[in-house]
Amino acid sequence: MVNVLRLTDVSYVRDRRPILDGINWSVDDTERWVILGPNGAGKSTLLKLATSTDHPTSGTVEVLDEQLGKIDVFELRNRIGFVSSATGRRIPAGETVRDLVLTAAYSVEGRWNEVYEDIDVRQAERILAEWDLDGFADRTFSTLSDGERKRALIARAVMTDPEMLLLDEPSASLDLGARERLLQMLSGFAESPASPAMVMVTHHVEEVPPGFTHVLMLREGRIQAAGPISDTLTAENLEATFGMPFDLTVTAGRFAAVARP
Ligand SMILES: Nc1ncnc2c1ncn2[C@@H]1O[C@H](COP(=O)(O)OP(=O)(O)OP(=O)(O)O)[C@@H](O)[C@H]1O
Repeated sequence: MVNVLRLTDVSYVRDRRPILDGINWSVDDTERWVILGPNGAGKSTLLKLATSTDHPTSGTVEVLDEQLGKIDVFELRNRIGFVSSATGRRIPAGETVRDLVLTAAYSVEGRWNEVYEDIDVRQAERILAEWDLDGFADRTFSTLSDGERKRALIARAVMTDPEMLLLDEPSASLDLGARERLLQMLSGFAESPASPAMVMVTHHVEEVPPGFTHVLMLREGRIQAAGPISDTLTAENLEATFGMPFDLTVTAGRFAAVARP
């Protein structure tokens, strides 16, 4: 087991308001974490620290064994796969899905005059097939549905064999079928021992893919509970996190929560 992320006594303060407070959390390479919490809990801020796009106000953040503030974050970011709603907005309109995935090998968005090695082209084709995108390879990114776009962005993120894959609400805005399809693919990816450590932010227990191993529950910038999903994702912890009582059920590894009358 190799530690990929460690936050020690982390706080993040803006406008004198603690957005994250007293965070102690670590992730190793065999773990797949879900970060669950209500709007404004600090989930995306936590991912910003994990992707090294921001620094804590106090405490230490170690990413892939490097301490933020002491290393070249640009080099570090090449070792991290990250997908958020903002990622898709940076893709040039005419970019084909094949090039979207392939250009990750050069860390660029938008194909120019780069010459790609056969090994990169084969890797891109393999990943397109893995994420069920081979039929879309020649389509431009802008013509894809939201569900297809999410899969394409994840395919791009895994193209460089990242050591950690971070996903900020990957199933937000997807219809039921597209969501279920994406969750099945994330589940398969999470279950593979060859996959990197994963951290996925969501608002909904229904979106926890089987194969994810741990959950961190966040409320108002503080950790309410963190640990293996089997012991930690409970009705009591959901109530503490979302501030209302729920009936929680688990069917074939999938969770569902309904407010208690
Ligand atoms: N740079 C900043 N300056 C001021 N406030 C900020 C800043 N960044 C985040 N916040 C505030 O911190 C809180 C947490 O934001 P964050 O986006 O991390 O929450 P979240 O849990 O991801 O929310 P959501 O589920 O709605 O996306 C919010 O109230 C947000 O307005």
